[in-house]
Amino acid sequence: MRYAVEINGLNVFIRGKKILDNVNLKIPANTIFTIMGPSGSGKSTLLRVINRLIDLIPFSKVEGKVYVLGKDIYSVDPYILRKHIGMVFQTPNPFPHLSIYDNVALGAKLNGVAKNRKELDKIVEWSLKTAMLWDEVKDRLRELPSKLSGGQRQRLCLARALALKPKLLLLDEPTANIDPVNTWKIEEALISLKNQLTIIMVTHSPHQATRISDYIAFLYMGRIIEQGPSKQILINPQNELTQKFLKGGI
Ligand SMILES: Nc1ncnc2c1ncn2[C@@H]1O[C@H](COP(=O)(O)OP(=O)(O)OP(=O)(O)O)[C@@H](O)[C@H]1O
Repeated sequence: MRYAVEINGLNVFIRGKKILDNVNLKIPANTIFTIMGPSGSGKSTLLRVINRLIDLIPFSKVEGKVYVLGKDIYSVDPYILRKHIGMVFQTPNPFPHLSIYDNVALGAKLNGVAKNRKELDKIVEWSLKTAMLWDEVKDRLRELPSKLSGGQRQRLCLARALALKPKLLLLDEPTANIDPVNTWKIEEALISLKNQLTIIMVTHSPHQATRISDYIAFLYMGRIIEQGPSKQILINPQNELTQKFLKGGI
């Protein structure tokens, strides 16, 4: 499949207010695609449309067409849709009452990607290794996540999302609250995953977009102002608003 996500003429309203305005995007498979833009521009809302978490927002209305992995998202059961989509939020939110192991194993169990204990162990190990956390937790898998640092907790959330074996990974400012070393580890993990899945990341940081993105879309007040290969957007932005944002003026 050429595009993991295709969005045509998307409008989103919440309580009658237009939050996204005629958004059109084609997200090539096996790339890191960054949605970049200032606070309140609609970045998180756009992610919530892709996995239909928008359905849970009261008085929200969606117009237009959204295809995920070739399927119209409104033609499939949202639970089935979300089985293929991992998500990591801005604030690390592991399940506090579950051990490190069970946090990761849960998704794999729910999705039926492991048939027995041995397979489950393998998926947990693979997920933690890919999230660059394995070495730090392999001897304490039965401990609660409260024993981990904030950055480790966020890598645990990444491992939890990976254990679903998703085809699409959505990340909403995944490193906004963590230190540079943990940020580096997460970015390395994401780069290593590109050959297996498609990653859509939201950030307000042009620096992060520069480091890891293949493509960037600049969102401003609900509209895609400019999109294209990341080098083109970062080095030679065509729109005045993009230029201003990159200089830190918006
Ligand atoms: N549940 C909601 N109810 C009402 N308004 C909402 C809701 N969620 C988002 N909005 C509004 O939609 C607009 C876009 O919000 P969104 O969170 O998508 O922006 P963002 O670019 O992700 O911002 P940030 O970078 O600050 O997270 C904002 O004006 C926000 O107030």
